[in-house]
Amino acid sequence: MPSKNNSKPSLTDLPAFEALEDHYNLINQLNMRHLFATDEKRGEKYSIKHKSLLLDYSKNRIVDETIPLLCDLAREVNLESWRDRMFAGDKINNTENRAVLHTALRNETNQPIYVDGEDIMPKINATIDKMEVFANKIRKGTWKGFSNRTITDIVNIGIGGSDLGPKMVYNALKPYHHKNLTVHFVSNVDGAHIDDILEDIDPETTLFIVSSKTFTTQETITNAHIARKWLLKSDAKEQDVSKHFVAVSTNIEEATKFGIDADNMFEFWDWVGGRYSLWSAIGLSIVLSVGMENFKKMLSGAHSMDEHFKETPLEENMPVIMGLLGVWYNNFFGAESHGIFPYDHYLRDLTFYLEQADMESNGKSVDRNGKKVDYATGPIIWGTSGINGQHAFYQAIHQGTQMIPSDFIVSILTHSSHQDQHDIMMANALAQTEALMKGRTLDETYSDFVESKVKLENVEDRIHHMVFEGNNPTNTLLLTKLTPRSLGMLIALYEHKIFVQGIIWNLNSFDQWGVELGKKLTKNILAEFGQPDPVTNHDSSTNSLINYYKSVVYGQD
Ligand SMILES: O=P(O)(O)OC[C@H]1O[C@](O)(CO)[C@@H](O)[C@@H]1O
Repeated sequence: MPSKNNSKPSLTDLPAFEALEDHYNLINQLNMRHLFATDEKRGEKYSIKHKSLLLDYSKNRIVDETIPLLCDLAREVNLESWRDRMFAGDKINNTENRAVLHTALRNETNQPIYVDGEDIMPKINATIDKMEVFANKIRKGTWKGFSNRTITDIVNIGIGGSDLGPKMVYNALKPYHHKNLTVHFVSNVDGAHIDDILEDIDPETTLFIVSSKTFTTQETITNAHIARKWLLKSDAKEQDVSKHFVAVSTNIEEATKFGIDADNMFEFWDWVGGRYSLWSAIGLSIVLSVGMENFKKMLSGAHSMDEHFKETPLEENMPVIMGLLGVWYNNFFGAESHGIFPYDHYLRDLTFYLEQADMESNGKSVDRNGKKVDYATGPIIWGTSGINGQHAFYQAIHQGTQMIPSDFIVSILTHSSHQDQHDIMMANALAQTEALMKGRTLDETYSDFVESKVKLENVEDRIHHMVFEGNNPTNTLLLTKLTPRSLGMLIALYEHKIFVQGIIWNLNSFDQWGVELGKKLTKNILAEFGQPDPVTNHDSSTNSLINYYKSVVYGQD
Protein backbone atom coordinates (compact mmCIF):
# COMPACT_ATOMS: atom_id res chain seq x y z
CA MET A 1 0.00 0.00 0.00
CA PRO A 2 1.63 3.30 -1.05
CA SER A 3 2.02 5.83 1.73
CA LYS A 4 0.19 9.15 1.46
CA ASN A 5 1.96 12.46 1.49
CA ASN A 6 0.58 13.91 4.70
CA SER A 7 3.14 16.64 5.12
CA LYS A 8 0.87 19.53 4.10
CA PRO A 9 -1.20 20.96 6.95
CA SER A 10 -4.92 20.49 6.66
CA LEU A 11 -7.04 23.45 5.59
CA THR A 12 -8.45 23.67 9.10
CA ASP A 13 -4.95 24.11 10.60
CA LEU A 14 -4.10 27.13 8.49
CA PRO A 15 -3.82 30.41 10.43
CA ALA A 16 -6.21 32.11 8.00
CA PHE A 17 -8.78 29.37 8.59
CA GLU A 18 -8.40 29.76 12.34
CA ALA A 19 -8.83 33.52 12.00
CA LEU A 20 -12.04 32.88 10.09
CA GLU A 21 -13.26 30.57 12.86
CA ASP A 22 -12.76 33.37 15.39
CA HIS A 23 -14.49 35.79 13.05
CA TYR A 24 -17.39 33.39 12.59
CA ASN A 25 -17.81 33.10 16.35
CA LEU A 26 -18.00 36.88 16.55
CA ILE A 27 -20.47 37.57 13.81
CA ASN A 28 -22.57 34.50 13.11
CA GLN A 29 -25.49 35.79 15.17
CA LEU A 30 -25.62 39.13 13.34
CA ASN A 31 -28.71 39.77 11.33
CA MET A 32 -28.45 41.15 7.82
CA ARG A 33 -31.44 43.36 8.50
CA HIS A 34 -29.42 45.14 11.12
CA LEU A 35 -26.40 45.31 8.82
CA PHE A 36 -28.49 46.97 6.10
CA ALA A 37 -30.08 49.33 8.59
CA THR A 38 -26.71 50.52 9.86
CA ASP A 39 -25.00 50.90 6.49
CA GLU A 40 -26.90 52.72 3.78
CA LYS A 41 -24.26 51.92 1.21
CA ARG A 42 -24.16 48.18 1.84
CA GLY A 43 -25.89 47.24 -1.43
CA GLU A 44 -23.54 49.34 -3.50
CA LYS A 45 -20.47 48.42 -1.47
CA TYR A 46 -20.88 44.68 -1.85
CA SER A 47 -21.40 44.53 -5.57
CA ILE A 48 -19.13 43.94 -8.54
CA LYS A 49 -19.82 44.79 -12.16
CA HIS A 50 -18.03 43.14 -15.02
CA LYS A 51 -19.24 44.33 -18.44
CA SER A 52 -22.93 43.40 -18.63
CA LEU A 53 -22.87 41.22 -15.53
CA LEU A 54 -23.61 42.60 -12.07
CA LEU A 55 -23.12 40.60 -8.90
CA ASP A 56 -24.82 41.96 -5.78
CA TYR A 57 -23.51 39.94 -2.83
CA SER A 58 -24.68 42.32 -0.12
CA LYS A 59 -27.37 39.93 1.11
CA ASN A 60 -24.76 37.66 2.63
CA ARG A 61 -23.83 37.13 6.27
CA ILE A 62 -20.68 39.19 6.06
CA VAL A 63 -19.25 42.37 7.53
CA ASP A 64 -16.35 44.49 6.30
CA GLU A 65 -13.73 42.15 7.76
CA THR A 66 -15.15 38.97 6.26
CA ILE A 67 -14.03 39.21 2.63
CA PRO A 68 -10.47 40.29 3.52
CA LEU A 69 -10.20 37.32 5.90
CA LEU A 70 -11.51 34.96 3.24
CA CYS A 71 -9.02 36.44 0.78
CA ASP A 72 -6.25 35.78 3.31
CA LEU A 73 -7.26 32.14 3.18
CA ALA A 74 -7.20 32.20 -0.62
CA ARG A 75 -3.70 33.67 -0.51
CA GLU A 76 -2.55 31.18 2.09
CA VAL A 77 -3.50 28.30 -0.23
CA ASN A 78 -1.79 30.09 -3.16
CA LEU A 79 -4.95 30.53 -5.19
CA GLU A 80 -3.34 33.05 -7.54
CA SER A 81 -0.42 30.80 -8.36
CA TRP A 82 -2.71 27.79 -8.97
CA ARG A 83 -4.86 29.97 -11.23
CA ASP A 84 -1.81 31.08 -13.21
CA ARG A 85 -0.63 27.49 -13.50
CA MET A 86 -3.99 26.46 -14.91
CA PHE A 87 -3.96 29.19 -17.55
CA ALA A 88 -0.33 28.39 -18.42
CA GLY A 89 -1.07 24.73 -19.13
CA ASP A 90 0.66 23.10 -16.13
CA LYS A 91 -0.59 19.59 -15.49
CA ILE A 92 -2.66 20.49 -12.47
CA ASN A 93 -4.97 17.50 -13.02
CA ASN A 94 -2.44 15.39 -11.13
CA THR A 95 -4.33 12.09 -10.99
CA GLU A 96 -4.63 11.98 -14.77
CA ASN A 97 -1.41 13.89 -15.47
CA ARG A 98 -3.24 16.38 -17.67
CA ALA A 99 -3.30 20.10 -18.23
CA VAL A 100 -6.61 21.91 -17.69
CA LEU A 101 -7.05 24.22 -20.62
CA HIS A 102 -10.68 24.85 -21.45
CA THR A 103 -9.63 28.51 -21.20
CA ALA A 104 -7.36 28.00 -24.24
CA LEU A 105 -10.45 27.21 -26.32
CA ARG A 106 -11.56 30.80 -25.88
CA ASN A 107 -8.13 32.40 -25.96
CA GLU A 108 -9.08 35.33 -28.19
CA THR A 109 -5.58 36.77 -28.04
CA ASN A 110 -4.23 33.71 -29.82
CA GLN A 111 -1.07 33.99 -27.72
CA PRO A 112 0.69 30.61 -27.75
CA ILE A 113 -0.18 28.15 -24.97
CA TYR A 114 2.08 25.14 -24.63
CA VAL A 115 1.31 21.57 -23.66
CA ASP A 116 4.30 19.23 -23.69
CA GLY A 117 6.25 21.84 -25.63
CA GLU A 118 3.64 22.20 -28.39
CA ASP A 119 1.67 25.39 -29.00
CA ILE A 120 -1.94 24.18 -28.96
CA MET A 121 -3.48 27.31 -30.51
CA PRO A 122 -3.01 26.23 -34.17
CA LYS A 123 -4.96 23.01 -33.64
CA ILE A 124 -7.71 24.79 -31.72
CA ASN A 125 -8.06 27.29 -34.56
CA ALA A 126 -8.01 24.55 -37.19
CA THR A 127 -10.88 22.73 -35.45
CA ILE A 128 -12.89 25.94 -35.20
CA ASP A 129 -12.37 26.51 -38.93
CA LYS A 130 -13.40 22.94 -39.71
CA MET A 131 -16.53 23.34 -37.57
CA GLU A 132 -17.38 26.57 -39.33
CA VAL A 133 -17.01 25.14 -42.84
CA PHE A 134 -19.15 22.15 -41.90
CA ALA A 135 -21.78 24.23 -40.09
CA ASN A 136 -22.10 26.58 -43.04
CA LYS A 137 -22.86 23.68 -45.35
CA ILE A 138 -25.62 22.45 -43.06
CA ARG A 139 -26.98 25.93 -42.32
CA LYS A 140 -27.02 26.95 -45.98
CA GLY A 141 -28.55 23.63 -47.02
CA THR A 142 -25.70 22.62 -49.33
CA TRP A 143 -24.95 19.46 -47.31
CA LYS A 144 -27.38 16.84 -48.57
CA GLY A 145 -28.63 13.65 -47.03
CA PHE A 146 -28.71 10.33 -48.90
CA SER A 147 -31.81 11.30 -50.87
CA ASN A 148 -30.43 14.72 -51.75
CA ARG A 149 -32.58 16.58 -49.26
CA THR A 150 -31.25 19.27 -46.92
CA ILE A 151 -30.80 18.64 -43.20
CA THR A 152 -33.56 19.91 -40.93
CA ASP A 153 -32.86 18.01 -37.69
CA ILE A 154 -29.68 17.50 -35.72
CA VAL A 155 -29.52 14.86 -32.99
CA ASN A 156 -26.68 15.22 -30.49
CA ILE A 157 -26.02 11.84 -28.90
CA GLY A 158 -23.97 12.29 -25.73
CA ILE A 159 -24.23 12.26 -21.95
CA GLY A 160 -22.82 14.28 -19.04
CA GLY A 161 -20.53 17.01 -20.32
CA SER A 162 -21.20 15.90 -23.89
CA ASP A 163 -24.89 16.70 -23.43
CA LEU A 164 -25.60 19.08 -20.54
CA GLY A 165 -23.45 21.97 -21.77
CA PRO A 166 -24.59 22.01 -25.42
CA LYS A 167 -28.22 21.45 -24.40
CA MET A 168 -28.15 24.24 -21.82
CA VAL A 169 -26.60 26.67 -24.31
CA TYR A 170 -28.94 25.62 -27.13
CA ASN A 171 -31.96 26.39 -24.95
CA ALA A 172 -30.41 29.59 -23.61
CA LEU A 173 -29.81 30.95 -27.11
CA LYS A 174 -33.23 30.20 -28.55
CA PRO A 175 -33.63 33.71 -30.04
CA TYR A 176 -30.48 33.09 -32.12
CA HIS A 177 -31.51 29.71 -33.56
CA HIS A 178 -31.44 28.95 -37.28
CA LYS A 179 -35.08 28.95 -38.30
CA ASN A 180 -34.95 25.71 -40.31
CA LEU A 181 -32.87 23.58 -37.99
CA THR A 182 -33.99 21.85 -34.82
CA VAL A 183 -31.49 20.26 -32.45
CA HIS A 184 -32.49 17.29 -30.29
CA PHE A 185 -30.45 15.82 -27.45
CA VAL A 186 -30.38 12.12 -26.60
CA SER A 187 -28.55 11.10 -23.45
CA ASN A 188 -30.50 8.43 -21.60
CA VAL A 189 -29.80 4.78 -22.38
CA ASP A 190 -33.50 4.16 -21.73
CA GLY A 191 -34.68 3.38 -25.26
CA ALA A 192 -37.72 5.55 -24.68
CA HIS A 193 -35.55 8.65 -24.98
CA ILE A 194 -34.23 7.98 -28.46
CA ASP A 195 -37.57 6.48 -29.57
CA ASP A 196 -39.35 9.70 -28.64
CA ILE A 197 -36.99 11.65 -30.87
CA LEU A 198 -36.81 9.20 -33.78
CA GLU A 199 -40.61 9.22 -33.93
CA ASP A 200 -40.59 12.89 -34.86
CA ILE A 201 -37.78 13.04 -37.39
CA ASP A 202 -37.04 11.83 -40.90
CA PRO A 203 -33.89 9.79 -41.69
CA GLU A 204 -33.53 11.62 -45.00
CA THR A 205 -33.12 15.00 -43.29
CA THR A 206 -31.41 14.11 -40.01
CA LEU A 207 -27.79 14.46 -38.99
CA PHE A 208 -26.47 12.67 -35.89
CA ILE A 209 -23.56 14.03 -33.90
CA VAL A 210 -22.01 11.33 -31.74
CA SER A 211 -20.44 13.38 -28.97
CA SER A 212 -18.20 11.54 -26.58
CA LYS A 213 -14.84 12.56 -25.22
CA THR A 214 -13.81 8.95 -24.69
CA PHE A 215 -16.02 7.35 -27.34
CA THR A 216 -16.43 4.43 -24.95
CA THR A 217 -19.39 5.66 -22.90
CA GLN A 218 -21.92 2.84 -22.89
CA GLU A 219 -25.04 5.02 -23.05
CA THR A 220 -23.75 7.08 -25.97
CA ILE A 221 -22.35 4.24 -28.04
CA THR A 222 -25.53 2.19 -27.52
CA ASN A 223 -27.70 5.09 -28.67
CA ALA A 224 -25.41 5.76 -31.61
CA HIS A 225 -25.79 2.15 -32.80
CA ILE A 226 -29.58 2.39 -32.48
CA ALA A 227 -29.56 5.57 -34.55
CA ARG A 228 -27.35 3.93 -37.19
CA LYS A 229 -29.71 0.95 -37.47
CA TRP A 230 -32.68 3.31 -37.73
CA LEU A 231 -31.02 5.14 -40.60
CA LEU A 232 -30.22 1.88 -42.40
CA LYS A 233 -33.82 0.71 -42.02
CA SER A 234 -34.78 3.52 -44.40
CA ASP A 235 -33.57 3.59 -48.01
CA ALA A 236 -30.11 4.62 -46.87
CA LYS A 237 -27.18 2.33 -47.66
CA GLU A 238 -23.96 1.69 -45.69
CA GLN A 239 -22.13 4.24 -47.84
CA ASP A 240 -24.71 6.87 -46.88
CA VAL A 241 -23.84 6.70 -43.17
CA SER A 242 -21.16 9.37 -43.61
CA LYS A 243 -23.80 11.83 -44.86
CA HIS A 244 -25.76 11.44 -41.63
CA PHE A 245 -23.18 10.80 -38.90
CA VAL A 246 -20.37 12.92 -37.56
CA ALA A 247 -18.37 12.47 -34.38
CA VAL A 248 -16.85 14.73 -31.77
CA SER A 249 -14.20 13.00 -29.69
CA THR A 250 -10.68 12.87 -28.35
CA ASN A 251 -10.60 9.19 -29.33
CA ILE A 252 -10.19 9.17 -33.09
CA GLU A 253 -9.38 5.45 -33.11
CA GLU A 254 -12.69 4.41 -31.52
CA ALA A 255 -14.67 6.87 -33.66
CA THR A 256 -13.06 5.33 -36.75
CA LYS A 257 -13.99 1.85 -35.55
CA PHE A 258 -17.59 3.02 -35.28
CA GLY A 259 -17.41 3.83 -38.99
CA ILE A 260 -17.11 7.60 -38.96
CA ASP A 261 -15.07 9.20 -41.76
CA ALA A 262 -11.98 11.16 -40.70
CA ASP A 263 -13.46 14.11 -42.62
CA ASN A 264 -16.50 14.00 -40.38
CA MET A 265 -14.62 13.94 -37.10
CA PHE A 266 -14.17 16.96 -34.92
CA GLU A 267 -11.35 16.61 -32.51
CA PHE A 268 -10.68 17.84 -29.03
CA TRP A 269 -8.01 16.94 -26.53
CA ASP A 270 -7.43 15.32 -23.17
CA TRP A 271 -6.70 18.71 -21.57
CA VAL A 272 -10.39 19.59 -21.99
CA GLY A 273 -12.45 18.06 -19.18
CA GLY A 274 -15.83 16.62 -20.21
CA ARG A 275 -17.78 19.06 -18.04
CA TYR A 276 -15.70 21.97 -19.36
CA SER A 277 -16.01 20.98 -23.01
CA LEU A 278 -18.87 23.03 -24.44
CA TRP A 279 -16.28 25.52 -25.76
CA SER A 280 -14.66 22.78 -27.85
CA ALA A 281 -16.01 20.77 -30.78
CA ILE A 282 -18.53 19.39 -28.26
CA GLY A 283 -20.25 22.71 -29.02
CA LEU A 284 -20.82 21.65 -32.64
CA SER A 285 -24.59 21.40 -32.13
CA ILE A 286 -24.50 24.98 -30.80
CA VAL A 287 -22.58 26.20 -33.85
CA LEU A 288 -25.01 24.45 -36.18
CA SER A 289 -27.89 26.15 -34.50
CA VAL A 290 -26.67 29.68 -33.75
CA GLY A 291 -23.82 29.99 -36.26
CA MET A 292 -20.10 30.43 -35.75
CA GLU A 293 -20.37 34.19 -35.29
CA ASN A 294 -22.54 33.77 -32.22
CA PHE A 295 -20.47 30.85 -30.94
CA LYS A 296 -17.39 33.09 -31.13
CA LYS A 297 -19.24 35.80 -29.21
CA MET A 298 -19.90 33.25 -26.49
CA LEU A 299 -16.19 32.32 -26.47
CA SER A 300 -15.35 35.99 -26.30
CA GLY A 301 -17.67 36.55 -23.31
CA ALA A 302 -16.00 33.64 -21.51
CA HIS A 303 -12.58 35.03 -22.39
CA SER A 304 -13.47 38.37 -20.86
CA MET A 305 -14.40 36.56 -17.61
CA ASP A 306 -11.07 34.69 -17.83
CA GLU A 307 -9.27 38.02 -18.02
CA HIS A 308 -11.29 39.38 -15.11
CA PHE A 309 -10.44 36.28 -13.07
CA LYS A 310 -6.75 36.53 -13.94
CA GLU A 311 -6.28 40.24 -13.49
CA THR A 312 -8.64 41.56 -10.83
CA PRO A 313 -7.52 41.71 -7.20
CA LEU A 314 -9.11 38.94 -5.18
CA GLU A 315 -11.27 41.36 -3.17
CA GLU A 316 -13.03 42.58 -6.34
CA ASN A 317 -12.92 39.39 -8.31
CA MET A 318 -16.36 38.00 -9.08
CA PRO A 319 -15.60 34.26 -9.23
CA VAL A 320 -13.28 34.57 -6.24
CA ILE A 321 -15.93 36.30 -4.14
CA MET A 322 -18.60 33.78 -5.13
CA GLY A 323 -16.27 30.88 -4.41
CA LEU A 324 -15.18 32.25 -1.05
CA LEU A 325 -18.75 32.95 0.05
CA GLY A 326 -19.53 29.32 -0.70
CA VAL A 327 -16.60 28.27 1.49
CA TRP A 328 -17.84 30.62 4.24
CA TYR A 329 -21.21 28.89 4.36
CA ASN A 330 -19.93 25.36 3.79
CA ASN A 331 -17.09 25.28 6.24
CA PHE A 332 -18.25 27.70 8.90
CA PHE A 333 -22.05 27.82 8.87
CA GLY A 334 -22.34 24.13 7.97
CA ALA A 335 -24.57 24.70 4.91
CA GLU A 336 -24.76 21.50 2.90
CA SER A 337 -26.35 22.68 -0.29
CA HIS A 338 -26.43 25.62 -2.64
CA GLY A 339 -29.43 26.66 -4.72
CA ILE A 340 -29.23 28.02 -8.26
CA PHE A 341 -32.40 29.77 -9.37
CA PRO A 342 -32.47 31.31 -12.83
CA TYR A 343 -35.32 33.73 -13.42
CA ASP A 344 -35.15 33.37 -17.17
CA HIS A 345 -37.01 30.69 -19.05
CA TYR A 346 -34.14 30.26 -21.48
CA LEU A 347 -31.73 29.56 -18.61
CA ARG A 348 -33.89 26.75 -17.27
CA ASP A 349 -31.20 24.11 -17.85
CA LEU A 350 -28.41 26.06 -16.18
CA THR A 351 -28.89 24.34 -12.83
CA PHE A 352 -28.64 20.85 -14.35
CA TYR A 353 -25.47 21.89 -16.13
CA LEU A 354 -24.00 23.32 -12.92
CA GLU A 355 -24.88 20.21 -10.94
CA GLN A 356 -22.36 18.31 -13.02
CA ALA A 357 -19.85 21.15 -13.34
CA ASP A 358 -19.74 21.65 -9.59
CA MET A 359 -20.45 18.29 -8.00
CA GLU A 360 -18.34 16.20 -10.41
CA SER A 361 -15.51 18.66 -9.77
CA ASN A 362 -15.64 19.19 -6.02
CA GLY A 363 -17.72 16.32 -4.65
CA LYS A 364 -14.62 14.65 -3.25
CA SER A 365 -13.40 13.48 0.12
CA VAL A 366 -9.69 13.00 -0.48
CA ASP A 367 -7.42 15.92 -1.26
CA ARG A 368 -5.09 16.15 -4.23
CA ASN A 369 -2.48 14.14 -2.29
CA GLY A 370 -4.90 11.31 -1.65
CA LYS A 371 -5.41 12.21 2.00
CA LYS A 372 -8.90 12.05 3.50
CA VAL A 373 -10.12 15.54 4.27
CA ASP A 374 -11.45 16.54 7.69
CA TYR A 375 -13.65 19.37 6.41
CA ALA A 376 -16.68 19.72 4.15
CA THR A 377 -16.03 20.04 0.41
CA GLY A 378 -18.43 20.60 -2.50
CA PRO A 379 -22.05 21.24 -1.49
CA ILE A 380 -25.09 19.72 -3.13
CA ILE A 381 -25.99 21.96 -6.05
CA TRP A 382 -29.65 22.02 -6.87
CA GLY A 383 -32.51 24.16 -8.05
CA THR A 384 -34.65 24.91 -11.04
CA SER A 385 -36.24 27.90 -12.70
CA GLY A 386 -36.79 30.30 -9.78
CA ILE A 387 -40.36 31.23 -10.50
CA ASN A 388 -41.38 27.57 -10.53
CA GLY A 389 -39.33 26.91 -7.44
CA GLN A 390 -41.29 29.57 -5.59
CA HIS A 391 -44.39 27.44 -5.93
CA ALA A 392 -42.61 24.26 -4.96
CA PHE A 393 -39.66 24.25 -2.58
CA TYR A 394 -39.10 27.87 -1.53
CA GLN A 395 -41.15 27.10 1.58
CA ALA A 396 -38.14 25.20 2.90
CA ILE A 397 -35.70 27.97 2.05
CA HIS A 398 -37.80 30.56 3.86
CA GLN A 399 -38.89 28.53 6.87
CA GLY A 400 -36.97 25.24 6.95
CA THR A 401 -34.22 24.35 9.39
CA GLN A 402 -31.36 24.19 6.86
CA MET A 403 -29.43 27.17 5.63
CA ILE A 404 -29.59 27.16 1.82
CA PRO A 405 -27.41 29.89 0.31
CA SER A 406 -28.55 30.54 -3.23
CA ASP A 407 -27.92 32.42 -6.45
CA PHE A 408 -30.70 34.36 -8.17
CA ILE A 409 -29.89 34.89 -11.84
CA VAL A 410 -32.03 37.36 -13.77
CA SER A 411 -31.87 39.03 -17.19
CA ILE A 412 -32.86 42.68 -17.07
CA LEU A 413 -33.94 42.88 -20.70
CA THR A 414 -36.16 40.16 -22.05
CA HIS A 415 -36.27 38.59 -25.50
CA SER A 416 -39.99 38.17 -25.05
CA SER A 417 -42.45 40.78 -26.32
CA HIS A 418 -44.35 40.71 -23.02
CA GLN A 419 -42.71 43.38 -20.90
CA ASP A 420 -45.57 43.24 -18.37
CA GLN A 421 -44.84 39.55 -17.76
CA HIS A 422 -41.14 40.29 -17.47
CA ASP A 423 -41.87 42.95 -14.84
CA ILE A 424 -43.79 40.36 -12.83
CA MET A 425 -40.89 37.94 -13.01
CA MET A 426 -38.30 40.56 -12.11
CA ALA A 427 -40.40 41.76 -9.18
CA ASN A 428 -40.71 38.20 -7.95
CA ALA A 429 -36.96 37.61 -8.04
CA LEU A 430 -36.24 40.84 -6.16
CA ALA A 431 -39.03 40.20 -3.66
CA GLN A 432 -37.71 36.74 -2.88
CA THR A 433 -34.18 37.88 -2.10
CA GLU A 434 -35.57 40.73 0.00
CA ALA A 435 -37.86 38.37 1.89
CA LEU A 436 -35.10 35.82 2.41
CA MET A 437 -32.86 38.51 3.86
CA LYS A 438 -35.41 40.49 5.88
CA GLY A 439 -37.86 37.88 6.99
CA ARG A 440 -40.90 39.06 8.95
CA THR A 441 -40.91 39.41 12.73
CA LEU A 442 -43.80 38.48 14.96
CA ASP A 443 -44.77 42.13 15.41
CA GLU A 444 -44.66 42.76 11.69
CA THR A 445 -46.79 39.71 11.10
CA TYR A 446 -49.41 41.07 13.52
CA SER A 447 -49.36 44.48 11.90
CA ASP A 448 -49.71 42.92 8.44
CA PHE A 449 -52.91 41.31 9.66
CA VAL A 450 -54.23 44.47 11.17
CA GLU A 451 -53.48 46.38 7.98
CA SER A 452 -54.96 43.78 5.69
CA LYS A 453 -58.10 43.65 7.78
CA VAL A 454 -58.26 39.92 7.14
CA LYS A 455 -60.18 38.23 9.91
CA LEU A 456 -58.52 35.02 10.89
CA GLU A 457 -59.84 32.61 13.44
CA ASN A 458 -57.37 31.71 16.19
CA VAL A 459 -54.73 34.16 15.06
CA GLU A 460 -52.76 33.48 18.23
CA ASP A 461 -52.34 29.83 17.28
CA ARG A 462 -51.42 30.49 13.71
CA ILE A 463 -49.29 33.55 13.87
CA HIS A 464 -46.03 31.72 14.58
CA HIS A 465 -46.40 29.79 11.36
CA MET A 466 -46.39 33.07 9.49
CA VAL A 467 -43.21 34.48 10.92
CA PHE A 468 -40.10 34.46 8.72
CA GLU A 469 -36.73 34.42 10.45
CA GLY A 470 -34.94 35.83 7.43
CA ASN A 471 -31.14 36.19 7.44
CA ASN A 472 -30.95 33.72 4.52
CA PRO A 473 -28.02 34.49 2.22
CA THR A 474 -28.42 35.09 -1.50
CA ASN A 475 -26.36 36.39 -4.40
CA THR A 476 -28.13 38.28 -7.15
CA LEU A 477 -26.60 38.08 -10.61
CA LEU A 478 -28.07 40.47 -13.14
CA LEU A 479 -27.35 40.07 -16.83
CA THR A 480 -28.23 43.11 -18.89
CA LYS A 481 -29.59 40.69 -21.50
CA LEU A 482 -29.11 37.02 -22.21
CA THR A 483 -26.88 37.06 -25.30
CA PRO A 484 -24.13 34.70 -26.52
CA ARG A 485 -21.57 37.03 -24.94
CA SER A 486 -23.21 37.37 -21.52
CA LEU A 487 -23.93 33.64 -21.46
CA GLY A 488 -20.25 32.92 -22.07
CA MET A 489 -19.35 35.23 -19.21
CA LEU A 490 -21.86 33.62 -16.88
CA ILE A 491 -20.70 30.06 -17.56
CA ALA A 492 -17.02 30.99 -17.18
CA LEU A 493 -17.89 32.76 -13.93
CA TYR A 494 -19.21 29.52 -12.48
CA GLU A 495 -16.29 27.49 -13.86
CA HIS A 496 -13.87 29.76 -12.04
CA LYS A 497 -15.96 29.82 -8.88
CA ILE A 498 -15.69 26.02 -8.84
CA PHE A 499 -11.94 26.29 -9.43
CA VAL A 500 -11.53 28.69 -6.50
CA GLN A 501 -13.36 26.35 -4.16
CA GLY A 502 -11.39 23.33 -5.36
CA ILE A 503 -8.15 25.14 -4.54
CA ILE A 504 -9.35 26.17 -1.08
CA TRP A 505 -10.39 22.57 -0.38
CA ASN A 506 -7.10 21.27 -1.86
CA LEU A 507 -8.94 19.05 -4.34
CA ASN A 508 -8.19 17.99 -7.86
CA SER A 509 -11.36 19.45 -9.41
CA PHE A 510 -10.62 17.92 -12.80
CA ASP A 511 -10.88 14.18 -12.36
CA GLN A 512 -14.00 12.12 -11.63
CA TRP A 513 -13.01 8.76 -10.23
CA GLY A 514 -16.28 8.63 -8.33
CA VAL A 515 -18.16 7.66 -11.49
CA GLU A 516 -16.04 4.60 -12.25
CA LEU A 517 -17.11 1.95 -9.74
CA GLY A 518 -20.76 2.01 -10.80
CA LYS A 519 -19.70 1.65 -14.47
CA LYS A 520 -17.60 -1.42 -13.63
CA LEU A 521 -20.34 -3.11 -11.61
CA THR A 522 -22.87 -2.40 -14.37
CA LYS A 523 -20.79 -4.50 -16.77
CA ASN A 524 -20.79 -7.44 -14.34
CA ILE A 525 -24.52 -7.28 -13.72
CA LEU A 526 -25.36 -6.88 -17.40
CA ALA A 527 -23.39 -10.07 -18.15
CA GLU A 528 -25.28 -11.88 -15.37
CA PHE A 529 -28.67 -11.06 -16.90
CA GLY A 530 -27.77 -13.46 -19.70
CA GLN A 531 -26.86 -16.38 -17.43
CA PRO A 532 -29.49 -19.05 -16.73
CA ASP A 533 -28.75 -19.62 -13.03
CA PRO A 534 -29.74 -17.30 -10.21
CA VAL A 535 -26.88 -15.09 -9.08
CA THR A 536 -25.42 -15.58 -5.63
CA ASN A 537 -22.17 -13.63 -5.70
CA HIS A 538 -23.44 -10.19 -4.58
CA ASP A 539 -24.87 -9.07 -1.27
CA SER A 540 -28.31 -10.53 -0.53
CA SER A 541 -30.13 -7.35 -1.57
CA THR A 542 -28.43 -7.08 -4.97
CA ASN A 543 -28.72 -10.85 -5.56
CA SER A 544 -32.44 -10.89 -4.98
CA LEU A 545 -33.06 -7.73 -7.01
CA ILE A 546 -31.14 -9.19 -9.97
CA ASN A 547 -32.93 -12.51 -9.69
CA TYR A 548 -36.32 -10.85 -9.40
CA TYR A 549 -35.59 -8.80 -12.54
CA LYS A 550 -34.47 -11.91 -14.43
CA SER A 551 -37.54 -13.83 -13.36
CA VAL A 552 -39.93 -11.10 -14.54
CA VAL A 553 -38.16 -10.25 -17.79
CA TYR A 554 -36.67 -13.59 -18.84
CA GLY A 555 -38.81 -15.98 -16.84
CA GLN A 556 -35.75 -17.30 -14.98
CA ASP A 557 -35.99 -18.34 -11.34
O1 LIG B 1 -17.91 12.39 -23.26
P1 LIG B 1 -17.86 11.02 -22.68
O2 LIG B 1 -16.49 10.44 -22.68
O3 LIG B 1 -18.86 10.12 -23.37
O4 LIG B 1 -18.26 11.12 -21.17
C1 LIG B 1 -19.50 11.64 -20.75
C2 LIG B 1 -19.51 11.98 -19.30
O5 LIG B 1 -19.22 10.83 -18.55
C3 LIG B 1 -18.37 11.15 -17.46
O6 LIG B 1 -17.12 10.65 -17.73
C4 LIG B 1 -18.90 10.57 -16.19
O7 LIG B 1 -19.16 9.22 -16.33
C5 LIG B 1 -18.36 12.66 -17.42
O8 LIG B 1 -17.24 13.18 -16.83
C6 LIG B 1 -18.47 12.99 -18.86
O9 LIG B 1 -18.90 14.30 -19.07
